[in-house]
Amino acid sequence: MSRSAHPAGPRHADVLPEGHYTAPPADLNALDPKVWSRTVTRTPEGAVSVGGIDVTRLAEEFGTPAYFIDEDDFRARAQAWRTAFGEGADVFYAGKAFLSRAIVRWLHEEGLNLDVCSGGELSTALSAGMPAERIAFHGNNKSAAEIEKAVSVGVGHIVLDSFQEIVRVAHIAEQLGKRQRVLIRVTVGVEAHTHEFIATAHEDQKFGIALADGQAAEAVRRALKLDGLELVGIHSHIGSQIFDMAGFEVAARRVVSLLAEIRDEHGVELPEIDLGGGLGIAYTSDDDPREPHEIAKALGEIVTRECEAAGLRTPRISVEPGRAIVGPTAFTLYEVGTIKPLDGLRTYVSVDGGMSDNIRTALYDAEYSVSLVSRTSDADPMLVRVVGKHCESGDIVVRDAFLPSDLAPGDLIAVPATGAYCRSMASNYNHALRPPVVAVRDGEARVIVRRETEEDLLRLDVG
Ligand SMILES: Cc1ncc(COP(=O)(O)O)c(C=O)c1O
Ligand SMILES: N[C@@H](CCCC[NH3+])C(=O)O
Repeated sequence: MSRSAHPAGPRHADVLPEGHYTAPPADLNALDPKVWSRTVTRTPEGAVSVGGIDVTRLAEEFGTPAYFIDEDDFRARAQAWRTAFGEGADVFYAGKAFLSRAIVRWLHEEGLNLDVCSGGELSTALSAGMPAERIAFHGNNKSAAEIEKAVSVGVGHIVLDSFQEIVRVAHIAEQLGKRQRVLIRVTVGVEAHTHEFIATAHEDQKFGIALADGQAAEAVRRALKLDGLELVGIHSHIGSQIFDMAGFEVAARRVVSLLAEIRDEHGVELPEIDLGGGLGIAYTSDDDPREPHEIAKALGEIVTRECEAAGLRTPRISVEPGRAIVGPTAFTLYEVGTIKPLDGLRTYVSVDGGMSDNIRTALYDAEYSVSLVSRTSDADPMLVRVVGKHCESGDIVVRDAFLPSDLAPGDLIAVPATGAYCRSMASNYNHALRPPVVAVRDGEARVIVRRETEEDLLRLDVG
């Protein structure tokens, strides 16, 4: 997994340990716009600011650790996806990446739809005013109660994930006197180039119904016979944090050929295809993500071409980006607590959070970058591992990075690109209190998810 290892600054001059690092950046004070949200900048005094507010002020007011989300950046990214796909397509933000009522309102205002995958996400969406018909409900094992709620509130789509679910949703819809619009999720047999745990289109996994050996065609046959279902399309999601468009192109091609098979067998042209989410973002300066307009163009062209070749009307395309919208818009702010230099090896920098607010490094060996944000420094770079305060040696936030060698307890450091799958996967391990999410815009900061308190934890523990 290691990228290139280069000699670092004078403190680690000769041999560097195994790791993921590249050379230290030429200027440790610089903020790479690839990994920081749009309104992040350094103030003349040297601290970093977001939405016009200095992080030292944010830390005083909201404490650390905390996630700060750049509202303008979120809205701009959502809008870029919307505009790139245009009126003939739908963009469903994947709520699993991070969902709160403010996020739902922003999405609604920017004209996006929403993908939810649990009753909890559905309640959040509805309670913040997302119209039910703009919601798609996912999941490989939706409970009867979840299906009942989704059907009765009138969600736009339920994405069927298994043979059992075809029958379950049809039965519940019939009992409620409804006909539910559904898609069938298929696995197209693509190996997405991402971490094994976040690849979802190869066949040996829990999601979806395989295209191979005719299973998806059989699922379509069954769904078309049931009165409670209105089958409107096919869904495919190949994985997450993907940079290479080739996997999406193969998926699109295979989904369109299923549409052609369906037309030939049943005389029905399904009007929709959903190609899922999964577009990668820059976690470090080495990552080069695609822009929404490139993705829209590539997917639109391939679907149109394949449909023309098969003599099909081009279906309405949906996509479900989560990480690509919210990921780059937030950073986590930490205070440095202890510093442990290991001569010739690396320096461990312990912060006041850890794997409870960012499990991705431990879970996927994810890479992040980190910067000193409460001041600038001209000190030499030192190789660091940023770790949390949990009772676990795998409690690593940033595996390998460079920070200035005059770093001291009390300094604030920030990890960018933590908007996706950090707060949403946060835990209470060691009875940690999950950090707040603070939205910052035009010189104003406002808590959109408050910090947990010890009282919250005690309230759950009913003795
Ligand atoms: C069905 C589905 N849609 C959309 C997404 C969102 O993925 P990402 O956040 O990588 O765009 C996921 C998660 O991988 C998913 O499972
Ligand atoms: N949670 C994962 C991605 C899985 C997305 C949901 N299918 C991550 O942090 O990268």
